[in-house]
Amino acid sequence: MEKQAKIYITGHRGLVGSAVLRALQQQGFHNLVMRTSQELDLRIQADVDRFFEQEQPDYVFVVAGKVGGIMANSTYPAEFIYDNVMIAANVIHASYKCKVKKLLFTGSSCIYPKFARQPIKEDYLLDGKLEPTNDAYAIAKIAGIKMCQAYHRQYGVNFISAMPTNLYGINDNFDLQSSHVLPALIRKFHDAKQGNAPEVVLWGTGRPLREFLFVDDLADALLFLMEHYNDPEIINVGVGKEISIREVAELIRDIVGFQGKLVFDATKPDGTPRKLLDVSKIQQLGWQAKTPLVDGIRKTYAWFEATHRG
Ligand SMILES: NC(=O)C1=CN([C@@H]2O[C@H](COP(=O)(O)OP(=O)(O)OC[C@H]3O[C@@H](n4cnc5c(N)ncnc54)[C@H](OP(=O)(O)O)[C@@H]3O)[C@@H](O)[C@H]2O)C=CC1
Ligand SMILES: C[C@H]1O[C@H](OP(=O)(O)OP(=O)(O)OC[C@H]2O[C@@H](n3cnc4c(=O)[nH]c(N)nc43)[C@H](O)[C@@H]2O)[C@@H](O)[C@@H](O)C1=O
Repeated sequence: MEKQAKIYITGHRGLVGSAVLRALQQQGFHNLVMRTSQELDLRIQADVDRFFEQEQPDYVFVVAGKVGGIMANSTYPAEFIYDNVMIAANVIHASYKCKVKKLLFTGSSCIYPKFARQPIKEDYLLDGKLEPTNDAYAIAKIAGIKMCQAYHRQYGVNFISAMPTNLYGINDNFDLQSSHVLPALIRKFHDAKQGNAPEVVLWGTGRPLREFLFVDDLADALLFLMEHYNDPEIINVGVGKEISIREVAELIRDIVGFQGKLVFDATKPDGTPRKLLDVSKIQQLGWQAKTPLVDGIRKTYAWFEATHRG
């Protein structure tokens, strides 16, 4: 990407979009285009088309989306499929019509089958049934991937797709009903410590395994892929290491300094038992995650404490 190129970051206020914005600014990109969802609802095709005709961006990061943890995904599947299908379809199609030089679409590790072989290679996509708690969201993300590939095949455009693992970091969603596990646990342990609660209740059995990537590392990877990856085949972005929910809970408990008990509510869903990405493809290109989990959690908790007082 040329330093003066016009770059459109969708969802720039979210966890990923705000990290992409920070990374672009740090690297000296200055011709950046952004809109909040109030200013431009990406589900409305006519508005998206008008915006692209006016702005004519050179590069597009498709990171906007309807996003949430296991409970939000399983409670609101209609919103997850509708919003994400519409956003992907409108932004990808408008980018094709306006001759965008390159587009990067973000999927997720939950697009892979529930019982995929581990670690999960990119070509295991559509090898088996999806995890029911997030199948609606996964299908929308798979539609986005397939659109990028179809538009490449038919029109020759350079539209690529990255599959990040579970993310966390600055600007995450800490709402206990809709968040992912890591921010949820930061809030639960923090509130319990403040209120001298004897225990914290976690969902599921604590046995599922997850891989966690610090969002600034993801942003670094997305910029790296914009610069160095031109293949319509999907590419995984992760750390290549997994940890159980119980272990990550203990780590967060210690960082926050909560001294009470952990209780697991097994009536709540575990979701997929394991989803460890095989990251050899991106590593062979020369990219690797930098932030150890403990450092990333410390930074995220410091940010949470500074921004969620009272
Ligand atoms: N968080 C995670 O663990 C993972 C996320 N991903 C993917 O990364 C991407 C970003 O996720 P994340 O940053 O966590 O999500 P957030 O919820 O933090 O941010 C989503 C952003 O999308 C924007 N948005 C949502 N709906 C619309 C709409 N209808 N029109 C315009 N903008 C909209 C929001 O804009 P506004 O703030 O203006 O309302 C918001 O800034 C998603 O595509 C997600 O699928 C993939 C793997 C894991
Ligand atoms: C990124 C990914 O994120 C989602 O998948 P997920 O990884 O299952 O989501 P999660 O982070 O919410 O949970 C991870 C694990 O943690 C357990 N857990 C314990 N206690 C809490 C808790 O308090 N909150 C939450 N949310 N989970 C908890 C929870 O029961 C589960 O076993 C997708 O829907 C999907 O769309 C997607 O792309």
